[in-house]
Amino acid sequence: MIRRLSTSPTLQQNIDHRQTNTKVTSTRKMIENNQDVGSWAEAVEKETLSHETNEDGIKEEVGFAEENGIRYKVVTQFKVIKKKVPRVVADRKKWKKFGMCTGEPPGPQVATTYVAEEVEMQFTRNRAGEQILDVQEDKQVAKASNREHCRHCKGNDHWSTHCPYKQMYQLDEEVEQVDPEKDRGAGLGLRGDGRQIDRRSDENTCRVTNLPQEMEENELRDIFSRIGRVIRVFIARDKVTNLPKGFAFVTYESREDATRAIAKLNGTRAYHMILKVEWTQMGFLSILRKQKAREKEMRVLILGLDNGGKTTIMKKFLGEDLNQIEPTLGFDIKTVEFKGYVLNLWDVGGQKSLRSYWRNYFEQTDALIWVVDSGDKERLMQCKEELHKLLVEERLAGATLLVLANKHDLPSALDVHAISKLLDLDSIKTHHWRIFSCCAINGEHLLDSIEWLTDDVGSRVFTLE
Ligand SMILES: Nc1nc2c(ncn2[C@@H]2O[C@H](COP(=O)(O)OP(=O)(O)OP(=O)(O)O)[C@@H](O)[C@H]2O)c(=O)[nH]1
Ligand SMILES: [Mg+2]
Repeated sequence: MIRRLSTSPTLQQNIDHRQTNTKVTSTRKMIENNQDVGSWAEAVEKETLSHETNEDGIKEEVGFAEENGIRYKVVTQFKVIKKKVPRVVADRKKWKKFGMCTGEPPGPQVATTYVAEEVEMQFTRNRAGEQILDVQEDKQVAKASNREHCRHCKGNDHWSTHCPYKQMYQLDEEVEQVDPEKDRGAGLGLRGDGRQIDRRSDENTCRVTNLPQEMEENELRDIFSRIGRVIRVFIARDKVTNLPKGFAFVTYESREDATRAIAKLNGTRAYHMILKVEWTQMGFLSILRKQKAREKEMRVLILGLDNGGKTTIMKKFLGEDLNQIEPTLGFDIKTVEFKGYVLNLWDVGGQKSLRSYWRNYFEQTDALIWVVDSGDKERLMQCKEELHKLLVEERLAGATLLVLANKHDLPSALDVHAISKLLDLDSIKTHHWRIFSCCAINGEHLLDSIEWLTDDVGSRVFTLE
């Protein structure tokens, strides 16, 4: 009789390549044997000798075990894989063993070491980690949509590094990073009375080109302040050398002042240069809107507690097989055309440990689909709390909210009114929202709900052109 005790998938680590190490995974079989030890011990000895590592890298070791008076022959199969790990990791193998393993040879031993679970490492999002994740993200996006996906303009036909709009997006980011101290109040984006103004507003902003290298912000501010109240001056500088790039943006409190500045200051002399002052070209938001309007592209984020049915909903919507669904440990993105729009659907894992990563997906979200398991009454309070936490997120402000009360087919499922009440949806005033009950398994109400979502986003975002 053969009983399988465990299988052990590969232990995965994110590693850099420095030193060769050997990693062992094992499949353990216990073979019950009622014959006397002497008779099969000999066979075991032969087996041990004959079981060298074979061509596939499989190695077998044989041992004995006794349980409830029954003796077992234990055959352990190893898959020997050579893997490069950092030196410190390799060095660990040489550490002296202690406790009950004192004196044992280095490396994993069958009797005491049991690698049972696949471990995926999630790095802290420091700057370097962020870059790693961004690259992974880009790759996953490209893989999923079979097209390249740009982080700046969200275009699907090029990488972020080759984005034709990259400079403009970066510029906007730089504008966002104006040092408040340096700008002494004006640059804070505050009016005299302390009210916040829209720092990205292009309306009152002039673009100044042919700027002499010598010109400092104070000097530029002085020149433009002669016309009217300047609330922000930004000289573009090279990130590495910090040298001026030859252009700047000046934002006035009123559009009238900006108009006068263009009329009066365009063509005037500053040092050896003739200044060019004109209306700023498209800023970040306007580029984005135009870009989106042209492509009719929407970014839809699918969130909710784990096991709610997010992945099932996405797969059903895309007409994919529902038999292969597993809990989502990272995210998945799919691009699909629906009613004349290109929907980028982001399905992000809902397990508690993953929820802190949700915020990494908020940027430029047009719609949020919040998936609820209608049968999971115990977790509806948690579900409500998580949803309301999202609704105060600045980066989700204005996003259309579609609540899907999923698993409607379950006999224990609460109806849509009860769920709406328990989630306190009526209190939501900051987002357009609608709740639908649905069943991801048979697709009931899925199309209606996503049609409502696209119509709602469409009427908000694409009416600009
Ligand atoms: N009865 C029923 N079961 C469903 C429905 N939708 C999803 N399920 C089941 O619910 C389980 C979880 O579905 P998933 O799609 O993996 O859930 P998820 O929200 O993506 O979960 P995470 O990825 O862990 O966040 C699966 O077993 C699905 O088959 C539904 O409408 N009815
Ligand atoms: Mg999932």
